[in-house]
Amino acid sequence: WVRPRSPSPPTYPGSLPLIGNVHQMIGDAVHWLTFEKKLFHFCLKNGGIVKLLFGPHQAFVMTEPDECLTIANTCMDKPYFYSFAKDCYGRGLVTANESTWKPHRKLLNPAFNLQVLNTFIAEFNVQAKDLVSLLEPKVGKEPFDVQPYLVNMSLKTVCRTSLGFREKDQRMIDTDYAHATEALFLVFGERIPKLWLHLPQLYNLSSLKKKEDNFGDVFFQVIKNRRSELKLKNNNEKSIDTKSDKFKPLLDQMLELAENQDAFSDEEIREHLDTIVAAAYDTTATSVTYTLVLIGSDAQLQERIWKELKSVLGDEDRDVTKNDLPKLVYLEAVLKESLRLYPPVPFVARDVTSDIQIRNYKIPAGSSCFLALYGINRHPMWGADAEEFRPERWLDPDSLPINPNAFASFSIGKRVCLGRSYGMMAMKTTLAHILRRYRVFGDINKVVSRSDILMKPVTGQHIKLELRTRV
Ligand code: HEM
Repeated sequence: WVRPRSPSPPTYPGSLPLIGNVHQMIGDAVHWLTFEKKLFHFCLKNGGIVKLLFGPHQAFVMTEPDECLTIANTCMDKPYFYSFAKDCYGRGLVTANESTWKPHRKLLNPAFNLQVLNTFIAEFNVQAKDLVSLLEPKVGKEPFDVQPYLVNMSLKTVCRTSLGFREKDQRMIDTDYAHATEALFLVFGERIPKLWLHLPQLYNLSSLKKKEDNFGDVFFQVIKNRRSELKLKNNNEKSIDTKSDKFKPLLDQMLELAENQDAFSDEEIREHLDTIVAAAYDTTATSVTYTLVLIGSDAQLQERIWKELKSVLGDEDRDVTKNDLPKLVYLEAVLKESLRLYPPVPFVARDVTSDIQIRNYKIPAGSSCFLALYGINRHPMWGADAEEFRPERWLDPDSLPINPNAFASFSIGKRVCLGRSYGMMAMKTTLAHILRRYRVFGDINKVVSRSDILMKPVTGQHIKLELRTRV
């Protein structure tokens, strides 16, 4: 029973004295996601704000889009546990405090405008075609786990567009970087519910810290090499063509800003690049994995995509162009619906630095807010079929919620994902190449998901491929 109009929102059931809800969160990554989903559904059913207790620390879980927007734009800083990732990502946009974030976001926004992104499409095509070739040996064979292929491809793509990496540099980044990032995310995810490990003194003695250090070594080696490479590049390329509309990786754009406007230090550039690479590759790989399994679960839907691909791209095996992408309307609807139900980032969190009034509730300074993107995406404003995968809803604006923040997979407010258009373009290009060449078979009902900060399928979520006969 939940008391209405309480001065404090209802507390998530099961809270114990001193430890609060912490005991409910401890477990592996599958358990952690199950807990999150239960929490978000409880929040949706109980008025849209629920209090969660991490020992004495109060966190307010929220699923009302407008209230989430208020918090997102009023409380710009992230809570202290984002600082667990600060050794690696420092003042990168995801972890930066408002004072750094604001000027840096302003400087980086133009690096993600449509004109720049259009110059990346050739690279999206190169990587997608490589992937299609790599998948060839799997055709007609037993089901296999497609996610490592997608992780590898997304990582290559974002390294190329961010760092300008060529083949020879790529080898190290493929394996070491991806493993180190994944391991670090697992460490952060495991540390969050273990309250005692929030104390640096105890954390430094823990086995988790040893794990972080092991993978951290790989990570820092990659960073070290890259920093010297970066310095070399800086020395060699004193005059950069600022007017060129040719492919120009993000690193070059940041070097320009550093040189012309004294905008970033080397260390800041390193932190931004690491943040962007980490923010980009696993999210897009995960979304394409879910989308392929969803498409593989519905033969009719897959045929509709195939027909659209044929009518937009024709029968020849050509690249996807910037003009094709907006025409792939149904593919985009499928991708968005997949992102709605399976958002790779299920929630974002904010630090509350002064008291805020939400309805009749006081959200006190010193607490945190968890904006439940997963919950917002399944809000009743999506209709009675909010829990169903129905891409058609995206084709009819009247069947979509009026509230523009009801689709929250890329977060909401001023700190919305910087790479959302990049991600959509890259994912659509990848899916177009795969689905043009192969028929995919999967079963979304068999997918078990986990949360290691990102929500993703546990390994071994398999798809099967069949070669399409060209018409
Ligand atoms: C399916 C793909 C993606 C999803 C679902 C996604 C989702 C998100 C979300 C939810 C946030 C907010 C994180 C937070 O506040 O804690 C975020 C932030 C961010 N994302 Fe993405 N992202 C995706 C792809 C990308 C790509 C491809 C890039 C870059 C190429 C990127 C770069 C960033 C950056 C830099 C931020 C920090 C923004 C800021 O605070 O100013 N993301 N993303």
